[in-house]
Amino acid sequence: MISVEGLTRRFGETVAVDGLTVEIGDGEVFGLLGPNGAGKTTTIRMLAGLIGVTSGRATVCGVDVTDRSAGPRLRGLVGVLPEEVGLYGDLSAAQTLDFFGRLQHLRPGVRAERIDELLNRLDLWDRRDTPAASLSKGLKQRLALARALVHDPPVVLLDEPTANLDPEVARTVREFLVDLRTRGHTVVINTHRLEEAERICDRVGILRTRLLRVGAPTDLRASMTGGRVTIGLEQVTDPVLEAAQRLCSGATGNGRGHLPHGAALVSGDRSITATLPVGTAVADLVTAVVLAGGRVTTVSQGESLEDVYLQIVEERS
Ligand SMILES: Nc1ncnc2c1ncn2[C@@H]1O[C@H](COP(=O)(O)OP(=O)(O)OP(=O)(O)O)[C@@H](O)[C@H]1O
Repeated sequence: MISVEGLTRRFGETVAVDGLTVEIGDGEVFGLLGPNGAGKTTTIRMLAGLIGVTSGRATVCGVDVTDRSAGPRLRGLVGVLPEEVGLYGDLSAAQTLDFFGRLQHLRPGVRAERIDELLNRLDLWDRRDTPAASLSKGLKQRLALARALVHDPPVVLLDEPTANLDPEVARTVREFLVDLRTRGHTVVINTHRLEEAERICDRVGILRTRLLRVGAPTDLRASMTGGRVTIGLEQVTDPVLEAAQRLCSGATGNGRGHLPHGAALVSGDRSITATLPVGTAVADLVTAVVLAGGRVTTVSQGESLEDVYLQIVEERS
């Protein structure tokens, strides 16, 4: 659905995005994560055809985003929520959607139905006659999201869709995005909210001018080295404890009984909790435990996507 190869954008001396290559599939929610100035907004703008590319290529539903003559086709395929929502202040919420529905050549009946649906889904119905200028930040954000979706585009590009939203409304928007995926839409979101990315994204890409890593949040967490992990076992044996202890720096105790809380390794009858040194992955520990004869029942990581993100961004600085 979205195919990107070597996409690069410079602004004068500044390289905003460097050699981005990624494939994003139909019905996928893909999160772009990265620090301030990482090139996330620039990527969204290139994919939407709002700015040119310096080199490389990208297609959206087979349409080349660098082909200027493809602009109208691209606008029909893509819905964009930009960083700056930019609404016409005099138009009411309903008029705004009607205006953009007309620009997308929606027939009157379809347009009216779509507008009612979006106003309801995004909790804007009671404010449908309020001029955009009088809406709060969060309401403007929701109206801009509705505007991006008025023509029911197969691809939706959203720059910080839940910025400015209170937790309850942010949840409504997240549910809405998950529903878009269920209906086969491809969604790309820029976000700084890592717990949100973890909850709704099938995969995330960690960008810092270059793409540092791509993967499902659970796979990225599994690839993290260091951190805390609890392994459930049918039985904790001495060989298992010794194997686990070898992997944990700063381990204390004799490896036989219950080690003191706060040590690199804490064991119970049916579980061990280890604090791994950086450079040692959860998979290394599980392998060591299994090779020592341990029968593993569960593995749970204490670390969040935020920990993984910080590790990836920091190790590449
Ligand atoms: N129109 C522009 N002119 C000059 N430089 C720009 C322009 N747009 C972006 N940049 C530069 O490109 C780099 C990437 O910016 P971009 O806005 O894409 O980052 P971002 O990841 O979206 O950041 P944030 O999380 O802060 O929104 C930055 O160094 C920025 O200053």
